[in-house]
Amino acid sequence: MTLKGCERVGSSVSATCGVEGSASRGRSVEGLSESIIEKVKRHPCYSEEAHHFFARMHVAVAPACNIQCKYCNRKYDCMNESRPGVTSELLTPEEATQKVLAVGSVIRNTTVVGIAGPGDPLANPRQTFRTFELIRQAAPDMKLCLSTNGLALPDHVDTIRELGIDHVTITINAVDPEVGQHIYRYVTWQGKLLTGIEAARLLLERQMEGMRELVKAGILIKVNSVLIPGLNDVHMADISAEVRKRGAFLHNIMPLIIADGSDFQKEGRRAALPEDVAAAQERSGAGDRLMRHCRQCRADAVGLLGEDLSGEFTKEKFRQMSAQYDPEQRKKLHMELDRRIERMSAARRAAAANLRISRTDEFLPFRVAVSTSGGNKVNLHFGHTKEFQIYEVSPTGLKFLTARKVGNYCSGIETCGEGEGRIDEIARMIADCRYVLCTRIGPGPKSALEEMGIQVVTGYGPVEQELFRLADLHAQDQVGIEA
Ligand SMILES: C[S@@+](CC[C@H](N)C(=O)[O-])C[C@H]1O[C@@H](n2cnc3c(N)ncnc32)[C@H](O)[C@@H]1O
Ligand code: SF4
Ligand code: SF4
Repeated sequence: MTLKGCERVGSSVSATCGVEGSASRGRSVEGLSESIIEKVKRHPCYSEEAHHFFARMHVAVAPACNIQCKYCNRKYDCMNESRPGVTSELLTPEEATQKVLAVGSVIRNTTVVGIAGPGDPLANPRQTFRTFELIRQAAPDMKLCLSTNGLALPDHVDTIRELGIDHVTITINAVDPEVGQHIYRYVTWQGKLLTGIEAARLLLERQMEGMRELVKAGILIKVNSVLIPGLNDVHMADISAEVRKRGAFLHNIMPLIIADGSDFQKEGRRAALPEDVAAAQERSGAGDRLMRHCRQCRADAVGLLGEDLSGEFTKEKFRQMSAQYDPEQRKKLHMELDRRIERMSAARRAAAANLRISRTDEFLPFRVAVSTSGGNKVNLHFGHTKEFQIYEVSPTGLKFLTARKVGNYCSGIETCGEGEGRIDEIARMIADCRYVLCTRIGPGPKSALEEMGIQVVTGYGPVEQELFRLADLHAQDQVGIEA
């Protein structure tokens, strides 16, 4: 088994995950109550800082759905495709528990088990809650998380609370049924099939009722909204304001992916581009309550956000593993990672203050696309990069903006694998960046990027350290002649 990254059994945390000297601003836990800090500090989706170190896994136990979103197609399965709704195999609750023990023994920094489909967890309540029940018994240190469209939510809040599921994500794409009616083909409700504005209105009512009950129960809510150009893009600020007003802790604006065979593909809609997401995030007014690092994971995702180890834990493989799930060992590692995050945050604050003092106004903000496989390091060859982490360097410090996947979506077997090396696609995804920071790059892609006004800087090591080195080269106009 080839397991890369920083927190695997047998690998040294300090040798591979250095963050000392880092200086960036992430969504910080400052200003939150102790109980919320406890809930979010090791949850990679709720804390930008945690996501460099702590992993999550999804168990695909929920195939059915009670609505049909026009962007969703769960029929298509490809190991190379990484988008929501995709899974290679369904699990029973017992198999899911066995998989959690296998993953939690090997990837000990896995702290969260989520159910996010491939359909809707609450349209499959028996499988979903049985799975959580078994995991709660077998691996009590795992945080439990689920992701739902919200239609059935009000019926299950008590069970969610009783099982200790502290995190619920609701997908809300409209807070106005006039908009929602164009997003959902149908909603099934009490044996009836509703369409149009009636379907959108019912879904919205149930989502709002579910939110109200979750807030009362003290459960943290994240709202996902799929950004659909020409449909709900101008509506996104209203969604954001409304869900935050009603108690959502985070708002995650996710770009529409055109899934093969989906209604939106047939309608000829286009995917949301990075600039669409950036504009919607800007207009949302959500500030620190925006989730910027979502990777739109598969329903069977495993590993750090952005790395996909699902193929290493197929049914065939995890059934043969003899899991050594050791909560004490795991706890030791988690506490070590907590300390690393604390040191990283302190270093980020200190370095941001330094930048403020040492830079002048001519030091304009610029963006950098960083090649990384996770662990907060520049550690990838440009050609092997499946996602770039986008940072902004400005006189006030370093800011993680978002992560952008490249060459990772496919629309059929015939195009499978062609994603690699598609320089035009990559350049389009990072067109707003002035620099690419990677370990190495071939001469062809380098000059293609340069022709498009994107300069390449090579380096290796902690992201913040390398960004500061780049900031110095930039300030001295030395990029291109660095060693
Ligand atoms: C597959 S769903 C599973 C959970 C649940 N059924 C729901 O919709 O919230 C997980 C997330 O992926 C999103 N999603 C599904 N297909 C998508 C697509 N083609 N583009 C962008 N987001 C998508 C959903 O809206 C949801 O937020
Ligand atoms: S609710 Fe989730 S699973 Fe159901 S159709 Fe929509 S995105 Fe797909
Ligand atoms: S889809 Fe987004 S929120 Fe869900 S596990 Fe992946 S990164 Fe976290």
